[in-house]
Amino acid sequence: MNITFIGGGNMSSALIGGLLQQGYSPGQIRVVEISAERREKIKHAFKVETVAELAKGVSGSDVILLAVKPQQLSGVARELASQLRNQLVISIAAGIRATDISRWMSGYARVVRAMPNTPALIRAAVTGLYALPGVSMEEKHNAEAILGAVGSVLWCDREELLDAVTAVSGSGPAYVFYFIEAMQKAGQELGLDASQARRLSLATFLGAAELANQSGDDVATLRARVTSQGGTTERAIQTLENAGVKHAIVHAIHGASQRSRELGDEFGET
Ligand SMILES: NC(=O)C1=CN([C@@H]2O[C@H](COP(=O)(O)OP(=O)(O)OC[C@H]3O[C@@H](n4cnc5c(N)ncnc54)[C@H](O)[C@@H]3O)[C@@H](O)[C@H]2O)C=CC1
Ligand SMILES: O=C(O)[C@@H]1CCC=N1
Repeated sequence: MNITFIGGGNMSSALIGGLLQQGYSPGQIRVVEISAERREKIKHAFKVETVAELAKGVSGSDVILLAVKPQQLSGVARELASQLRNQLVISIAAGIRATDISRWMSGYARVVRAMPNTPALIRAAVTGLYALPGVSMEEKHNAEAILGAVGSVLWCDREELLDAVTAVSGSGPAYVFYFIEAMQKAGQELGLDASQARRLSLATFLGAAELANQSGDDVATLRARVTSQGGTTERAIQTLENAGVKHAIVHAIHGASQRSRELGDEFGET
């Protein structure tokens, strides 16, 4: 399968890095990128072909992966319309609805909307997928194979759910990094050096996430087991509760989902 990425930014780099680690060859991947500086960076990092012109980039490719900003997508999709020869089109743009992308490409039906996340770089992404009704089973398998090469995938049967996926897991790594930043800061304030604070914070995140993943118990139960009555965890959790941190996190994720819908409204037509 030959894949052309349109847009060679952060997310394309994460996906290309993951695909190459998975065994794809650089010869199967091409990148259309308008910035000469980005083209050089991509070529240098991954040894894949990079081009400036869309038509040249998509010729001979089986899958076109749209990875430009939501604001840039309609222009790209309209330009792409005349270049389509049965390729599968996958968009990873936040918010932009597959129905709008199809409309911009003169009703082209082979469109999958995907929402991966940056752990794709180490093949630990999770990606939500939604396919327009015109996408065949085989094309769905191809979309799964590409996004599945960089982690796990989850199909959604309604497009609105992609806004929830975007808010929870698309943006999610940033929430986790934010929490880790806070843990590291506290650790250093308490006298650990930067490397000790980093190691303890990261190992705790990895260990707790893996425990939750492997355990048959829900996370509230696992949390209760850490929280001894009258102990240290109880004091910390009480402080978080008093400060409304859980409420703020829930509110923040609702906000991200709302923003995803707004992007669809602002830059789409439905
Ligand atoms: N960064 C993230 O964690 C995630 C991002 N996304 C989505 O992925 C898309 C890309 O995001 P990033 O990679 O973070 O953005 P980015 O800004 O790093 O990359 C976009 C790239 O597209 C290029 N570009 C713009 N117009 C172009 C055109 N007409 N033809 C070819 N290239 C063009 C830009 O020069 C830039 O290098 C966005 O739509 C975003 O919503 C999806 C999941 C996660
Ligand atoms: O912040 C954004 O809009 C993109 C989509 C999900 C992660 N980054």
